[in-house]
Amino acid sequence: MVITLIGYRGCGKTSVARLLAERLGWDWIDADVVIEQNAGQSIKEIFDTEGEPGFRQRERETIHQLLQQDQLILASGGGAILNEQTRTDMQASGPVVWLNAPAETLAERIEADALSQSQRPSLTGKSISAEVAEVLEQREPLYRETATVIIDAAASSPEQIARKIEQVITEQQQHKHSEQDKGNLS
Ligand SMILES: Nc1ncnc2c1ncn2[C@@H]1O[C@H](COP(=O)(O)OP(=O)(O)OP(=O)(O)O)[C@@H](O)[C@H]1O
Ligand SMILES: O=C(O)C1=C[C@@H](O)[C@@H](O)[C@H](O)C1
Ligand SMILES: [Mg+2]
Repeated sequence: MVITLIGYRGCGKTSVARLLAERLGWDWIDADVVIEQNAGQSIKEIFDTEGEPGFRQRERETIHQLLQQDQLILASGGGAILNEQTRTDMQASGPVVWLNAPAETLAERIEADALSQSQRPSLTGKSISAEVAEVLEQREPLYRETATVIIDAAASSPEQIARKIEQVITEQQQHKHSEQDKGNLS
C-alpha cells in the first residue's frame, strides 16, 4: 500500500510525508526529487528544455513506478493530479490524502520559501498570489475527486496533521475490514 499526499505547492506534502512515515515506520519519497534525479536536471531546467508536456510525461511515468512500492508515503507534485491515469493509479494503490489550504495561506508559504521559488517554474507568468488563486480554482475539483481523505492543512502543525491522517486512515482500514468480514459471513 502507498499513501499518496496531494495538494497545491506549499500545502505541506513534504513536511507531512516525513512525519507520517516516521509515525508508521514506513519510507517516504518526494516525486519531484525523483523526477529531477532521473532527468539529471532541475524541474525548472526540464520545463525550459522540454516544456510542461515533457515534465508531465516524466511525472506520470515516475509516479506510476513509485506506486509499485509498498509501505511508502508518496509526496506528489502539485500538478500530478492533472493526469487521469495518475489519478486512477494513486487511488488503486491506497489512500489519497489532499492537504487542503486556502489560496492566501499557500501564497504566503510559497513567497516565504526562497528555494522553492528559485527551483519551481511559474505556470502562468503572473504574480504568486494571482497564480495560486487562478490555478487552485482550476485544480480544486480534481484534488477533491482524487482524494479519499481531505485534511485541513492550514489550521494545525505538520505534526498534528500527520497524527490526524494516521487516525483517519486507521479508522477507514478498520471499517473496510469489518465490512469484508460481514461479506465473508453472509
Ligand atoms: N501545517 C503547516 N503550518 C505552517 N507551515 C507549514 C505547514 N506545513 C508546511 N508548512 C511550511 O510551508 C512551506 C511549504 O511546506 P512543504 O515544502 O512541506 O510543502 P509542499 O507541499 O511539499 O510544497 P512543494 O509542492 O513546493 O514541494 C515550508 O516552509 C513549511 O515549513
Ligand atoms: O503545481 C505544479 O504544477 C507543480 C508543482 C511542483 O510540485 C512541481 O511538480 C512543478 O513545479 C509543477
Ligand atoms: Mg514538497
